Amino acid sequence: MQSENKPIIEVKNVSKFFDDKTALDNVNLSIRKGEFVTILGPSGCGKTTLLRLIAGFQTASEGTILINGKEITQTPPHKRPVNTVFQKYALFPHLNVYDNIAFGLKLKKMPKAEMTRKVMAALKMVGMTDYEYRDVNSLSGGQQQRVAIARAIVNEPEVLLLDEPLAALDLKMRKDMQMELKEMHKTLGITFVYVTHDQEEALTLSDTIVVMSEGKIQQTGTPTDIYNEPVNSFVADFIGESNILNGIMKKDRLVSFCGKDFECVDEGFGENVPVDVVIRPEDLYIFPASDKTKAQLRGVVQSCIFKGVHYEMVVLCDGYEFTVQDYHAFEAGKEVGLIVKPFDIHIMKKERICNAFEGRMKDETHVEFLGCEFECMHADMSDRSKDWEHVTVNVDFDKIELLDNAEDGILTGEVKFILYKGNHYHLTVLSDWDENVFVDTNDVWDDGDRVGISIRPEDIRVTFK
Ligand SMILES: Nc1ncnc2c1ncn2[C@@H]1O[C@H](COP(=O)(O)OP(=O)(O)OP(=O)(O)O)[C@@H](O)[C@H]1O
Repeated sequence: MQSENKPIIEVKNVSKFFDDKTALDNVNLSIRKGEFVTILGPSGCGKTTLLRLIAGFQTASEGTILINGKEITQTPPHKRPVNTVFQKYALFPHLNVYDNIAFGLKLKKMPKAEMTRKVMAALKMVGMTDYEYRDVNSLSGGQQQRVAIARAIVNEPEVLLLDEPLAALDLKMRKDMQMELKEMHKTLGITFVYVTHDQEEALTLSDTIVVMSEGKIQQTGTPTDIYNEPVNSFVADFIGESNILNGIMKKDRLVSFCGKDFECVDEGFGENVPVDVVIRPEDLYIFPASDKTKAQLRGVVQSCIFKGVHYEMVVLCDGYEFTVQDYHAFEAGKEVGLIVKPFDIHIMKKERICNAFEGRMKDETHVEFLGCEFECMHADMSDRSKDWEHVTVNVDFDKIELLDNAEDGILTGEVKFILYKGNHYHLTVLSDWDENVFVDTNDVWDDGDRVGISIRPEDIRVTFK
């Protein structure tokens, strides 16, 4: 389906707050007519909220939403040219398939013959011809979801909003339905806005993927763009498996990681600048160490599992683990060489190189930040020209201590996101003060773990604005 260039939905500077929780933070998005757009992100990132604002089930706290160039921020759902399919089928259990689909048309008092024609056409579209008199309770999950889709498209909306419509189905059914949805999108020619946390589903279905995290859009682009050119390590990690390592951009087209220099194609980062290096597992060429080919990295295979089409191996090279995919198996214990081509090394600007918090000095040895008072190294506060009420507190990622027993910390938080960087984990911990604390550690934590957070006085660096 070729999308026309005209935007059908425009989301402008939209934020949504629930009390002091920010579900959407200044979101801007333009969706073209006929496009299949997928909003992708981890649980709690705000995707459903964004869809509900477009549907009209909730209103934006700030910003505007336009459909067909008309502001509809305050328009009720039934007056918008959109229909929604939810994860839970939400069919009326006491009505049969026909009556479920015809429900909206009956409300509009549509003549019977026209209504029957439309319901039958919708049933045909979802591959359920001959099911019109079936009791919906006798249908499988997949069939119920087809009926729910038929009920949405029978109203001929300009936009179909789909909120994880396949999440409750088993894998086989999900794959079949994905193909059917893509066909339906082609045939109907209308705009689909699809919400999912499943990256494979997003890559398979979409013309455009919108990657979200923590209420913000991280990247918008075609599946190939997002896969090949992720803008940051979050997107790289979320879209498919990646090797993500700390590196130093030595100069244009030369990056160092894993203790070695590699040619790459990126320019303009400056000299000796810390960067994130991303290499897809399928872009690492693996061969026996005995080969004559000159290896860039040498290592030992730690594990090898069959993934259906290819093998996935973890190779340990100089203390760094690399995930490698290949059609040939290299068994655990085997010595191997690795090569990566310059254009397969993706360089990403680091969003930050240490934690930075706003704080204020309480006295010469105490500073307040993250909602708590921390002991710090002695500061001479006799200089009255300095603003002791507004200081910046820097703490290196590896100087934040996480504790199993949340009560043992100065403050507490929850592990939100874990990035493996080859030889350590980079964690995002959301403190109970609702600020992110970034932590480098070798300890293994899980998403959702409650942790105590502690920082030693000598690791707290206070600077003045
Ligand atoms: N009605 C509400 N009241 C309070 N907080 C809410 C409400 N709805 C959503 N939130 C919060 O807003 C944030 C975003 O929620 P949202 O449901 O949009 O996320 P999501 O990405 O769709 O996640 P999931 O995939 O788990 O549904 C979450 O932190 C959630 O707890």
